[in-house]
Amino acid sequence: MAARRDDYYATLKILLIGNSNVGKSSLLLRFTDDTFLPHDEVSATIGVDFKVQDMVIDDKKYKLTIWDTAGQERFRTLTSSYYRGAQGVILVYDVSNRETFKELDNWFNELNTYCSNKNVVKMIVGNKIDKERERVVTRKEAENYARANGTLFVECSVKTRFQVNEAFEELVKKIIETPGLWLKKEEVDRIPERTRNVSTNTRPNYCC
Ligand SMILES: Nc1nc2c(ncn2[C@@H]2O[C@H](COP(=O)(O)OP(=O)(O)OP(=O)(O)O)[C@@H](O)[C@H]2O)c(=O)[nH]1
Repeated sequence: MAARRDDYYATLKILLIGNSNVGKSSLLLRFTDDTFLPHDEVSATIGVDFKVQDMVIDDKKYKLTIWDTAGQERFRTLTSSYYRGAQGVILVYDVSNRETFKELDNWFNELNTYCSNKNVVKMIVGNKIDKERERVVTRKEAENYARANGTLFVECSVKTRFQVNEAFEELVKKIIETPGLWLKKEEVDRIPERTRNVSTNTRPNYCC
């Protein structure tokens, strides 16, 4: 039976992190609105932004709240709150900019500092593979790094759409199959309202 429109099986929180200019906001916009803004229409994220997107998997409808954080240090505030209740974190780098790949270590440090839930699903996304001639990080190298850090890995191009939806689908499927990381809506409904984490609908003691 097809899922009804207002009938969410669960609400999941996904966070986008990574250096400035790697394409986090563009990735989110491509996924939610299938839009790609030209260079002169894009501005740096200040603080945090988020969008909501439905995803149906196995006839069950999930509500994804996807948080897009600022890559620039000076625009980051209340960092710990971004991570609270996240079930999935996407670490984005730019395949044509080695610095953004090297900085993944620092993003992992931040993630491990603020996200105490060891089950949170992590995915590394190498963006801008349309810039093949400018590529400086090989697929193999990034795959090895992802494997060493126990994360999922996808290369994509937000510009061409290549592997954008697939990345989110893979992440969400992994979250769904990770026990204890999320609650079905009916389970959330049984938790007294005052103790619920309203923004994420996750079990309060599972918040990061
Ligand atoms: N060629 C190419 N350019 C891209 C791609 N994705 C994003 N861009 C461009 O990269 C630039 C930065 O994109 P943003 O989405 O603003 O980057 P961000 O990571 O959100 O940056 P902050 O908000 O500062 O953290 C923009 O000019 C985008 O148009 C891609 O797949 N290919």
